Amino acid sequence: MLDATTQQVFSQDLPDQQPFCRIQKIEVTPVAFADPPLLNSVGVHEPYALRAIIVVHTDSGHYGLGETYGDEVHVNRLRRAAEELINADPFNLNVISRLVSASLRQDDGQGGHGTGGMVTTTSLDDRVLSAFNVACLDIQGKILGLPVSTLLGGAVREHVDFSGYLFYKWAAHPGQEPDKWGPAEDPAGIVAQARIMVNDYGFRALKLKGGVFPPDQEAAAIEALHKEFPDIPLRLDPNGVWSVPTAINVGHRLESSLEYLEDPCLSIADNAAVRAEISLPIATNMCVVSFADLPPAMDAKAIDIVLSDHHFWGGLSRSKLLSGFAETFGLRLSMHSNSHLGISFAAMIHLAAATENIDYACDTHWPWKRQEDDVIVPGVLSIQEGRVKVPTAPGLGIELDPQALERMHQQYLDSGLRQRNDTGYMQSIDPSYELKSPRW
Ligand SMILES: O=C([O-])C(=O)C[C@H](O)[C@@H](O)C(=O)[O-]
Ligand SMILES: [Mg+2]
Repeated sequence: MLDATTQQVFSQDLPDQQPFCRIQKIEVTPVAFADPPLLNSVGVHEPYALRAIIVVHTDSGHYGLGETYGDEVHVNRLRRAAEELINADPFNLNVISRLVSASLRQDDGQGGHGTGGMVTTTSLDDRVLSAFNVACLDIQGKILGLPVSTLLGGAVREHVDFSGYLFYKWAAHPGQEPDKWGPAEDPAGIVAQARIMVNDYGFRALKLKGGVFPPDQEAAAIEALHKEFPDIPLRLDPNGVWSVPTAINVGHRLESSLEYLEDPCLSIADNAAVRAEISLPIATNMCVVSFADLPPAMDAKAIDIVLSDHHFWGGLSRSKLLSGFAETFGLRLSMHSNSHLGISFAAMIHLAAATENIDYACDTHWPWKRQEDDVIVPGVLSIQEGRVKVPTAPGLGIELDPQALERMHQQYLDSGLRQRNDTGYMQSIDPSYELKSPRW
């Protein structure tokens, strides 16, 4: 509780301010939603993706929404943090941040990343803080009658551009009916998938999730996409499973067909070695995933672009700090996405709307989820012509559908899944599958 904990957490007294409202109750609910068999460098997506939904209630009768990873270890951390936040002022984001950190003091920091083993060195405090930061901003916006983008400094764009996120995939999960996307296990399959993305959503940038097949085949897929969509900027992301020589070879081969190459190698040093040899910009959401990674990456001249992600950069307020760093040190910003629902999508849209230098089309998994799988009232967020109109209603501009939340929590209970494990799922289908880094 704030008053008791404050004594331990703060070295000096808080200013004597009467808050407009206080946090009265926080619900943390894990949910699951159907996910296709999307292939990546660590295995394959399981039939359900997990998320945690945060609903923060105030004594003024308002509520705010946050969404984050649904791994059980993470959910337990969220619940511990939630206990600390009772009575806190949702307008004092600095205190919210300190209280979340205080709740994690005894934590060993292991597990609960929710990213299938792909991004594991993010800041624990920032990862747990994020959803609470978003929920508090949602509350502030609702009370003030202002959209979150205004609270973040003001929207500089009316629409946010997104990229069509292409995945190698199977036709179906074992034992299930094929989904509408069909299989994509070669360049022709990827081009067919891209046609659906471009026709249905109008995307004007495309990203291919690589690291699945030998690099020559993935380079051929990019060349096939470039031929089919000569005016659409393309990105390739093998999630760090290439060696330096492989990355340099592919980088040379794709110099004229890619907009940027994402995480060709895993470490800052290896990406720096690649960047020294190729002219393509290198983007990352793997070797720079917290503020502590920025100085060494800049020293090594390893990267040109950071894929921001408010889920692991401490929420929307700290993502604005990242934007200031990028502006100061000449980095560009794009945006990373995991499988997500509408609350995360709204938060991503407000952040990108209010951040001048997030000027690449952002990643989103949005098209991969079924429309009926969400916890918000539908209709506000939709991708048309590759972009989403920024909500202008107060807060995040979305509303919780409590029945949908209940249904999706039941889906979580029934799924039996308690942590994301792409590798384990792949090995249950192909026992010879091994994790390798680098793989090629
Ligand atoms: O590096 C990236 O862009 C990602 O990690 C995005 C997603 O996590 C994606 O690869 C996934 O979920 O398989
Ligand atoms: Mg990436």
